[in-house]
Order: sequence, then C-alpha cells, then structure tokens
Amino acid sequence: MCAKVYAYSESLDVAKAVGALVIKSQNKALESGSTFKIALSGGSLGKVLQKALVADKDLASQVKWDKWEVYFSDERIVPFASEDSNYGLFKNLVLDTLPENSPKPKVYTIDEDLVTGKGGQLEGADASKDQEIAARYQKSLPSDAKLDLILLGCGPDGHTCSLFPGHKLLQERTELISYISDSPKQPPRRITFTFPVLEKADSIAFVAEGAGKAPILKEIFGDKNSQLPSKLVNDITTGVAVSWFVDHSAIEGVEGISVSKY
Ligand SMILES: O=C(O)[C@H](O)[C@@H](O)[C@H](O)[C@H](O)COP(=O)(O)O
Repeated sequence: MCAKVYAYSESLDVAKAVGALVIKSQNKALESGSTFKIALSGGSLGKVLQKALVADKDLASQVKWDKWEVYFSDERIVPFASEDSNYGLFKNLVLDTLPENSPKPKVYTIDEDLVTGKGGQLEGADASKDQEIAARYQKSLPSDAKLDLILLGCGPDGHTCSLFPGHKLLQERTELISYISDSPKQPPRRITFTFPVLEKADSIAFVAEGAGKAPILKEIFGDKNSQLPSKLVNDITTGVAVSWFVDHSAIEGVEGISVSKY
C-alpha cells in the first residue's frame, strides 16, 4: 500500500489535519469497540497535539478522552519530570492543559519506580532493569497488540520510534517492546515499539515539518532501496494505512509523491 502525503503551507493547518485524522480514527474505533487505542511519540508531536486537541475548540469538543487509551511508541528511560520524557511532554502540553472538568484518558507509562532509585534520582545504565521496563510495558499493551492509530515523528536521520538506521532492533520479530541502551540520539536508554506492533496497527501517521526534513524525505520517498526505518514503515505490507502530514518546506524537492489535503 502506498503512503499518502497530506501537505499544507501553515503549521496550524498541519496540526488541524492531524486532529481531523485522530477524530476520524477515534470514531471508527468506537463504532466497533469501547476504547480508542492510540500511541504517541515525542519531539514536536506534543505541540501539534496541543494545537489540535486542546486549542482548536471544534476538534477539542469531539475528543472523547474517557474512551482513550494512550501508549507511547517509544519512551526514554528517564524520570517523568525530565524534559526528555515523552510522557512528561504529553502531560505538560496536553493533559495539564485540559479544562479542569474534562475527562482524562487512561495513559500507559513506563514504570517510573524502575527508572529512578531512592530519592527519585536516575539510576545508572542497567540492562537487566531496562529489559524489565520493556517487558512490563509490553504487558500493558492490548492483548492483541493492535493500536487504532500510531502517531510518529521522523528524525533527520530517518529514525522513527527509537528504531535507528542500521540498528539490530529493525530485525526484532519476537519482542513487541524492546529496550535500547545505545541510542545514537540522547538519551541513550530507551524502550521502543518494534515492527510487529507497527504492522498490526489499523493506521500510522507521520508528522514532519520544516526544511530540515527535506533531505531525508527525499531518500524515504525517492530511493526504493532505502532501508531507513521510516521508509520501512512506509513499506509495511500488512494492510496498515500509512500517511504523512507535512508542511511544504519538508517536501521541497521531494519527488515521487502525490500530495493531497486531508
Ligand atoms: O525519541 C525520539 O527521538 C523522538 O521521539 C523521535 O522519535 C521523534 O519523533 C523524531 O526525532 C522527530 O522529532 P521532531 O518531530 O521533533 O522532528
């Protein structure tokens, strides 16, 4: 299946389109089930979600937060108060900005007690602990590991989740959640969805903005032999609907795409 690309000149319009996708996906999930299972990433996605699901009153009024189950497609092994925490980002930018009387989603985080030691201090690298953090997070996934929607970013190196170019985790087929101790991007200790989870999702959407993304998007969309993690997500053949929400500067000079509006 070919990835769809939705492009806009303004960042606000990118956010609104992502919001519209989220609502559509939520409503589809709630037609056949009682919950909407969504996975989030870190990076600039937090601000996009804030603009779409909190600040935009029309979209915000359609969010059924009490039906949401929120997961993280990757998480850094840091305390929640750290600026590197993807949960912390979502909490600060979205959860804490919801009106007081708003229902709240159920959010599945890593076990912070395993991250920090006495006094809440971050403990040193400990692979057995990181494995335990990943294993516990895996247990919190839905029993069929099927997410309705996974929202992803794409790093300037083409990484997505905490799946980095050339890393052995790209080949992981047994674990649904793996730990990584040698992330080339700081911080080094993380957990991440693996391809088996991505392949089961109903829908995956990337959000990529800014001229800094153009070189890597040229490779992802222009080089059919590219093995970049984000390109491998585009190539998933299990029937997942993959889409990209971008601004015009991110796709400047990118060939081989047909652009539309969501
Ligand atoms: O841990 C990470 O590296 C981030 O969570 C990562 O997956 C992010 O989504 C991309 O790096 C894109 O980040 P931006 O959207 O900020 O460019």
